[in-house]
Amino acid sequence: MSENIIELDNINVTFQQKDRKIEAVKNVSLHIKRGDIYGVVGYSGAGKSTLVRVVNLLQVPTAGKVKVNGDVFYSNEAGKETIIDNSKLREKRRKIGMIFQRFNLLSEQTALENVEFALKHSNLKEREINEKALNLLKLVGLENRAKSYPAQLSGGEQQRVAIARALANDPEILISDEATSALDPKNTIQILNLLKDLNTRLGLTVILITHEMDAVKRVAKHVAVMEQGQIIEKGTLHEIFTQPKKKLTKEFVGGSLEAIAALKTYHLAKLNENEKIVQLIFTGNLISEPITIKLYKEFNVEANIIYSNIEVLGATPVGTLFVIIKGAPEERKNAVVFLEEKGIVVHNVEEGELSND
Ligand SMILES: Nc1ncnc2c1ncn2[C@@H]1O[C@H](COP(=O)(O)OP(=O)(O)OP(=O)(O)O)[C@@H](O)[C@H]1O
Repeated sequence: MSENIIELDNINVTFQQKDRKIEAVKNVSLHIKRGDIYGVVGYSGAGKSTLVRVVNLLQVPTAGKVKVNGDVFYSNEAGKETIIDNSKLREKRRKIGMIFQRFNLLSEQTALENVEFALKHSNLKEREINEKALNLLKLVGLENRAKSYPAQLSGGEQQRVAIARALANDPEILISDEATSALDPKNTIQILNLLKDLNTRLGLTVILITHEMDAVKRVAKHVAVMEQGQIIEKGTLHEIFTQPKKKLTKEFVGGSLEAIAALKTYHLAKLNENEKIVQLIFTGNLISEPITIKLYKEFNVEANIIYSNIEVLGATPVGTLFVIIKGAPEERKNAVVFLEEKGIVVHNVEEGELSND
């Protein structure tokens, strides 16, 4: 197991507005391993941006502990507040790049100059700065657009320049705050693929803040779901997608949740004595197995599929089936054991869970 590059413990952020107190982040703990791509999802106002701004102390928390790359940036526990000194923080912040929904490029400067700008305060000579900036543009696939101004570039290209600029000081962490939210689907995919590529090639740890589960599904390895300032659920991408527990998570993951609930209600009401509804979750290779035929031939259990769906998580296909299985109780039990032994997650669909809480 690699070590944690980010440790946020019991973080609170409270804003005081006139006579109103806004608790933007409430007692959040989040540990992120080096080399991870950690997706933080939630609707607007959930506290995602405030939480990630705590990582580089752009937002100083009200309470909790912030540790990045082994350095305690901030701690306020049991009434004792400690904060990293400013010059050290400035130096440490260079190792944390950020990209945003708005690309924030300097409009009067070319793509190359925008990247060079981030190296102004480095110890490099002018020629080295130029060389490094060119290499960074190459890394993001924009070597041919070095002399273009932001207005001459597409949204996706401008975000690439912003990424090259964010990488200028060789950061170990890249925070992407809704970086693909203003892009069309094609550019979104290209930028997400670029982030994944940088994660693999440079070992960059990426925090992906987004309200789009599709973005998370494509690249994240871990996911936290935020609602009203709290992390309500977290886990691996696979866990969050295949076994979401909270209603909001199911909403993000499921899409057609209401349709599924209606479908289950409809079928549950019509079940005969020897019938049950089960949800089967398959991963990877298992998807191509002729499961229903095997259940019938080997266990005398009929399987009638009432809903099926395939998602691609990262590069792995994950299938979900809702199936009515029909057979004597003992045979159904054996069939379920067989499925579980194959690595299929089997979940009994019962009356009580239809509210999707
Ligand atoms: N500087 C501030 N002063 C007062 N309230 C703030 C401040 N920054 C954020 N908030 C409030 O804190 C809450 C969380 O905001 P935050 O921007 O972190 O949410 P978010 O999940 O990132 O949503 P969005 O994607 O819309 O930015 C909101 O209610 C917001 O209005």
